[in-house]
Amino acid sequence: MIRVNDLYKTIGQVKALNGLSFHADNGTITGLLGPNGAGKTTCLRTLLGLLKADSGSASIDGFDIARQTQQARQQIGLFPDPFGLYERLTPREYVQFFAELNGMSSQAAKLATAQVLSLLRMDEIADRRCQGFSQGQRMKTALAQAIVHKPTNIVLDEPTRGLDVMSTRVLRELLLTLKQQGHCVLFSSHVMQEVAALCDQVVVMAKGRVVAQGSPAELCARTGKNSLEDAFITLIGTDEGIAA
Ligand SMILES: Nc1ncnc2c1ncn2[C@@H]1O[C@H](COP(=O)(O)OP(=O)(O)OP(=O)(O)O)[C@@H](O)[C@H]1O
Repeated sequence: MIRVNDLYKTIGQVKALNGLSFHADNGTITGLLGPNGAGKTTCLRTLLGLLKADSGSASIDGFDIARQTQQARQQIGLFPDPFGLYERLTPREYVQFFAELNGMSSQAAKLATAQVLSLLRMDEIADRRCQGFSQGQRMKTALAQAIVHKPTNIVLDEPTRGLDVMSTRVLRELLLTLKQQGHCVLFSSHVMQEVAALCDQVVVMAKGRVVAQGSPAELCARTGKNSLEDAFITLIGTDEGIAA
């Protein structure tokens, strides 16, 4: 479970976070939806302990990010950019390496790697170098790395950016599986279709704060609109910076 409570962060002249509060629960996919510059990435970077908020607090499974950074980080799996995989490693080597980085013993990491590769149906490609992998294969490898240490919470920053239709579908299925297993999945996006198709909860952000939080149906009902896109535009008052 992720809780964000009244976060403020000024970067240069910009109030990137301006009193941001929301929560993302276990067994739920939560989408952070907002136009360009809304503060989505800043929020995720703060949750990972990479940025320090000026004030406010955030916690992961009850661990405060600022005061218990290490414990909080251990509860999070970060989905890396699938285009940045280390090409010369096989998925098995890559995933095991990250499992050990997350504090697992070599033996435990080996076992957990075999399990996650099997869960993601990667056995056929597990021992091939990542070089030459398709986008879908890269994505599975990236996701295996994010979940190998079984974090309760998985955070993804615009996960479908640059992915083709097939890869996007693979990712969707994987996220739904994680949700069914009780994980808390939080991802940022400004792609309306993806959020409407996947999310149980949507946190609509603009100018560093939450404008509304609810299920896509609740947001439509609240604004009297038939689509999430129309609801979103009504909520933020502009269609600037969104993608269909
Ligand atoms: N390192 C930085 N230096 C200067 N300004 C920054 C920096 N990081 C973020 N900002 C500013 O903070 C605001 C929020 O940026 P952020 O990247 O969090 O938005 P976002 O919602 O992720 O946007 P996008 O959808 O375009 O990726 C923007 O106005 C951005 O220009």
